[in-house]
Order: sequence, then C-alpha cells, then structure tokens
Amino acid sequence: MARKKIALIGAGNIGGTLAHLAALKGLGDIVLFDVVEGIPQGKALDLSQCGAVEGFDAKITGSNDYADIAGADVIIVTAGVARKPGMSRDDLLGINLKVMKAVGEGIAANAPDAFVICITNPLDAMVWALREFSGLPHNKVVGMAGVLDSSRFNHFLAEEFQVSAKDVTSFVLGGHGDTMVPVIEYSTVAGIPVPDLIKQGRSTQERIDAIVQRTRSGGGEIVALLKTGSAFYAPATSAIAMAEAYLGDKKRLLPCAANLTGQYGVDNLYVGVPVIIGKDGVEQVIEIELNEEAKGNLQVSVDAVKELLDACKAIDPSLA
Ligand SMILES: NC(=O)C1=CN([C@@H]2O[C@H](COP(=O)(O)OP(=O)(O)OC[C@H]3O[C@@H](n4cnc5c(N)ncnc54)[C@H](O)[C@@H]3O)[C@@H](O)[C@H]2O)C=CC1
Ligand SMILES: O=C([O-])CC(=O)C(=O)O
Repeated sequence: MARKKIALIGAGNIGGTLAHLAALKGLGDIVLFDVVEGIPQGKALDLSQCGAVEGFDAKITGSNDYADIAGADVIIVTAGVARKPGMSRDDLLGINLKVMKAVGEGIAANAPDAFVICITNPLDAMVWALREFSGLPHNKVVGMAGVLDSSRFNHFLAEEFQVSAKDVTSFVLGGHGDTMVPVIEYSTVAGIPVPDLIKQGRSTQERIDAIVQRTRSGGGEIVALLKTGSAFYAPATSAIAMAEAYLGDKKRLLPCAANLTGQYGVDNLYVGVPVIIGKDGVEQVIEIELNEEAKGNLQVSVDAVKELLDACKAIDPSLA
C-alpha cells in the first residue's frame, strides 16, 4: 500500500512541530511548504536526520512550490502570522485572510481530495474563508481549536483535582477566542461529572469558574510568556490527533470548528462543536443538550464569529 502523504502549509513553529510528530508517529511522507525560501528545506533536512536515531524512514521534503503538495491525503494549514503580546487573534484577520486565499487556491489546484485541517487564526473565520477559497466539500475542511482548548481545560482540571490529565474529559465549544465556551456539565474525571465533584467538596464553584476563565485566556497566557509568538506544542499535538482520526477512520468524537447547517440553530458558519472524524472527514456534527447559560454563551460566541465573517467579506468582496 502506498504511503500516506501529509502536506504542511506553513513551516514555522507549529509546522515544524507537526512534521516532527508526524514523522515520529509514522503517519506518512511529509512535505513542508512555506513562502520563505530555505526554512522548509532546512527544517526538512534537520528532521530527516532524526530518522536514523528514532528509526523512522518517512521522506521529509521542504518546498516553496505548491506542485509538491500534489496527492496529499492530509493538509494542515498554519500559514500566516501569529500574534504578539498586546494583540488579539482578531488583529490577524486582515493579513491572514490574504494568506488563506493563496493557500486555498494552491490546495484546489494541487490536492483537491485532501482532508484539510486549518489552524491559522482567527481560526473560525480563517477556516471558513479557506473553505470558500478552496471550494472543497465542507466535510473535508475543518478547524483545529476545540481539541486544544479542551486539552488546556483538562490540564487545569487535572491539576485542581490532583489526578492524571488522562482521566479528565471536557468539551470547549464556540469560537476560538475570548468567548469560547468550556462546558462544565460535560466535564468529568473518569466519568464523574465536575459538578458532582464540587458537591463532594473536592473543589468549589469559584475555583472552577477561575479555571474556565484561565482556559478562555489560555492562548494569551502563553503569548505573554513567550513574547515572540504563540503556543505551538499543544496546538500541533491537537491537530495530529485530528489527522490520525481521519487517516485511521477512528470515528473520534472531538470538538472542532465545523460548518453548521442548522445544528445549534446556526447556519453556514464554522464554529467549535463536537464532531465525529473518520475516513469521510467530518462525518457528523453531534448536538448536545446545553443548559440556558451555556446556550446563551454559545450564542455570544457565534455572534462574535459572525462579525469576523462580515469583516472578511468587507475586505474581500468575492466572499460575500
Ligand atoms: N487554532 C489554534 O488553536 C491555534 C492557532 N495558531 C495560529 O497558527 C498560526 C501559525 O502559528 P505559528 O506556526 O506559531 O506561526 P509562525 O510564524 O511560526 O509560522 C507561520 C509560517 O507561515 C509562513 N507563511 C506566511 N505566509 C505564508 C503563505 N502565504 N504561504 C505559506 N506560508 C506562509 C511563514 O513564513 C511562517 O513560516 C498563527 O496564525 C497562529 O495564531 C496558533 C496556536 C493555536
Ligand atoms: O493565542 C494565540 O494567539 C494562539 C492560539 O490560538 C492559542 O494558543 O490558543
């Protein structure tokens, strides 16, 4: 059987980490693409030289030519710019929208059958725009944010309850911004709902509320520490989990930015919801019962994403 091909558009911090993880996990041969000459080639050579130590034999190449992504099974897009302290993700919209146009056209022309995972921020607007520019089916274009945000929430909850993060599950829904919606009612430690753990006196509502807030500003906390860019290890790990779900037809139920067609009362917009990922890409959007507070919070988040889509349409009328 032919090896799978993984194309990474953007060979920066996340792109390089994605390539490393994909090679270590044996997902397939890897093409790192970037507009900057030398960066993808240099990273590809460096990563290839891990193979003899790690025992992997993936072919890793760097390129500045979209023709080299031809036939890719999975494409992960991180092309664009990351924020610096003092900026919001939304401040990246103007510059990254132009990047999404180039990337969408490159994918459409060279790898229209790929499963495309977008990471570039502001995520919900960029994945929507990338889908529009590429013209690929909606089920084959998905955004990564919820896996990362839930993983952050799980990490903080694991610290709070002093348990392994492996035993914590949660859903963070909505847009990947300050309005994201960590849902406490669906957060558990080995199946025990967090509200029950609060009742047992293992934490307090105030402490959990502070964790929700820390999760919401989890990206900004790292930006403030790094000063030169944003998080990249956990974002890369999260996207690789989504790629593995597709390549292995795993039917994983993950929170991802998916196109909604009426679910949650939302139409024609990408936002974070639980989805099943398998060989057909986003195979199902799962609707979960939300209490009134979570419903209201999700609506606020959806409205924030809508505003970003309007901003995209104002910048590029071809999207209107
Ligand atoms: N969705 C999420 O949860 C997360 C999203 N992000 C976002 O991911 C993006 C990438 O982050 P990093 O890898 O840290 O940034 P980075 O700056 O290290 O890498 C971005 C790369 O994109 C390249 N690039 C720029 N324009 C391009 C184009 N037209 N075509 C191809 N490549 C192009 C740059 O040369 C650079 O190598 C940012 O927008 C960041 O905000 C970051 C973390 C989490
Ligand atoms: O905060 C940022 O700019 C990067 C990001 O989306 C995250 O780490 O969640």
